Amino acid sequence: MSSITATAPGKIILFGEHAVVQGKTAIATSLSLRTKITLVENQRDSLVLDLPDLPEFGKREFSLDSIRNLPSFKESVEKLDGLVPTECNPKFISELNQLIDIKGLHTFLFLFCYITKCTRGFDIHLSSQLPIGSGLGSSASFCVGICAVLLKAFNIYACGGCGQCCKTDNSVQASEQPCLPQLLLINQWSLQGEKIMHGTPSGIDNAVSTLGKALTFTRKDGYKPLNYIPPLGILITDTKVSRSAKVLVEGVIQRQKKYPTLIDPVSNLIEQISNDCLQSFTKYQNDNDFQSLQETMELLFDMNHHLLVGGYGVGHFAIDKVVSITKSHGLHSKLTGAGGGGCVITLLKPGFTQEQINQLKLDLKNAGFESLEATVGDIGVSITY
Ligand SMILES: Nc1ncnc2c1ncn2[C@@H]1O[C@H](COP(=O)(O)OP(=O)(O)OP(=O)(O)O)[C@@H](O)[C@H]1O
Ligand SMILES: C[C@@](O)(CCO)CC(=O)[O-]
Ligand SMILES: [Mg+2]
Repeated sequence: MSSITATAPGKIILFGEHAVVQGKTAIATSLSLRTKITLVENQRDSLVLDLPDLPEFGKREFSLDSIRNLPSFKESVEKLDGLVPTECNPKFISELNQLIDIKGLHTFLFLFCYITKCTRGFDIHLSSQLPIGSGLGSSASFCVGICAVLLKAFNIYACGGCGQCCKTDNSVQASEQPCLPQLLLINQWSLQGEKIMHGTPSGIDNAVSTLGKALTFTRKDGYKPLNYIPPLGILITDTKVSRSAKVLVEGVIQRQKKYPTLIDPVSNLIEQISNDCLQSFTKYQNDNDFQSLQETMELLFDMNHHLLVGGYGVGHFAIDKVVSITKSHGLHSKLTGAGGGGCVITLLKPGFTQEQINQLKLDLKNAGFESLEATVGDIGVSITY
């Protein structure tokens, strides 16, 4: 088998992070920054994992026996079917913790064991253009990329192996994008991985990384593709304050449990913000009034941001600083993703010149922040082999 490579995009959440965990609607779009994962079969009956973005992990080799000999390996994987995404056995998770002591990374071993049953050895290299732990969905693109290459390596196809997903006698080159049933399989396995990374993921991050473009999402109804996004100018700024989405999501859940009468109205208002955003996108398609769209979006950015900070408590003083620097340029910003640090998105104004953008970036840089160059609406997971 030659090598298999998958790339999966990161994302920004325009509106509705955390509220989506509480069952409300959120809106997300994919980013042009992607995670790339390459897999090559080896003959050493081992798993070599190379994660250059995490120097504390680096490159490590695990003999497949050391995984297969874990006490609950057999009971966890023997009855599994790659076509049926399955949640990790809690006993097995704690055993995996003994093999990889870095938080989140046993997710990788879980997906590897559950999808492949540890029957063949591979060298796997994973690197990302995304900042890690910054609200741009690095964990979801990590899971999506891994699931895509592993399912491909083991010929596990929800479609049974259509011409879009694999090369057939008649097709020299399959499409880089799997068919919809296969995408949904990748998405469901990735969600199982995100559950280990995040604790209680809504599923929005893996959905947008798998499917790409833009979508709305609720826990009850899943994703709905958003066919149109107006040409909004968005600048992404990384505060470089790293944090764990798992801890932040759990904090909001606990706050809601303790103060439901205070937090539920916050969640309802955020859902209304998402709905108003969708309405203003439709209105703009009909009337082409960008000024009116911009005004509404600025209000929605401000409101959603302050509800996240004041209501859910997921702010950080570095985020406040980015918001106030952008405000001094007349611009409106909100945190994106889990918050507590990570990235802030700023709505640029139409007619803002390149010189003004450069000055803004310089002010942010001088304060210790980094602006990221990225476009929204990239394609979802893609596979080459
Ligand atoms: N390129 C990578 N190399 C190694 N591990 C990665 C990589 N990308 C993501 N991870 C894993 O994902 C974890 C970060 O996940 P987390 O959900 O906290 O942040 P995020 O996904 O970037 O932000 P958010 O979920 O708010 O969008 C890291 O601690 C690491 O375990
Ligand atoms: C904070 C959160 O809403 C988005 C993280 O990108 C968590 C989730 O939906 O899983
Ligand atoms: Mg994440």
